[in-house]
Amino acid sequence: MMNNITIAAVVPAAGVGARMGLNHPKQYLKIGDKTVLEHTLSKLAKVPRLDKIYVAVSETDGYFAELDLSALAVTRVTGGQERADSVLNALLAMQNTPPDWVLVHDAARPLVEVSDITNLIEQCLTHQEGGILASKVKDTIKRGTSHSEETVPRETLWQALTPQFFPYQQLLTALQQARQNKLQVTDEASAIEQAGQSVRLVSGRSDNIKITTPEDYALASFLMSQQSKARSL
Ligand SMILES: Nc1ccn([C@@H]2O[C@H](COP(=O)(O)OP(=O)(O)OP(=O)(O)O)[C@@H](O)[C@H]2O)c(=O)n1
Ligand SMILES: C[C@](O)(CO)[C@H](O)COP(=O)(O)O
Repeated sequence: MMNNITIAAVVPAAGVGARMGLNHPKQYLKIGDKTVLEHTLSKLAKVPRLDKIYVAVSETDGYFAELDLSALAVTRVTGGQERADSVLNALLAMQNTPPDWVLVHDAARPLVEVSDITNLIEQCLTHQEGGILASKVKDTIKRGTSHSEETVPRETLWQALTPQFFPYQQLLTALQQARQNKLQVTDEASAIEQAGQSVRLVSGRSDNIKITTPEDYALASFLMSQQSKARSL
């Protein structure tokens, strides 16, 4: 039964990358011979169970059309003001041919391991419950300001990653409700929680980093070179 379910991927790639401080979006930074977005799409293309990939791109994006994505069956959709808007736009774009489940993965996370993605899919399908890749917090966590702080117990703290994987209709409804209630959600799981539903945490590699600031780009470039070396062994 589970083998004939359909899964679509959504790649939010419509951000401006303000925290990177460049004059062009970070998803088009090069790592080796490919852009960050191309690396991310090539990882998703290796996931056997993905039937279709939708990429949410800014209306004013002048870079996407220059990419050579002919080998990948990707569909461009228009992104929105916030990440959640970009994801919702992509879900609305597939309403006429809705998948059973949808997997949302940041364009800015090119280091994700395919094995982590397939594990997330299998865990969620086995338990028939949406979930996200997450990594257990490793540092001591503080809450506070520059002049007063307190330590937060970290035993149950996780850092949310992507992909985040949910039944299509469940996620569409949750994001529409979040928008109607003017709730700022920074990931899909937040919207699902706001709708009162549960989310599985599936442990994933902590080097599945989101390229956000210049130091992340330097680290991602090094980690990507290590991944390439490991593949060539
Ligand atoms: N309106 C938006 C904002 C973000 N994203 C995407 O969501 C992912 C994670 O968002 P983030 O790292 O915050 O990217 P930016 O919004 O571009 O970064 P910044 O907040 O520094 O501007 C990125 O792949 C980004 O392209 C999107 O599709 N649509
Ligand atoms: C979705 C996400 O990557 C999970 O950690 C994160 O919430 C994106 O946040 P951003 O502010 O849009 O980068």
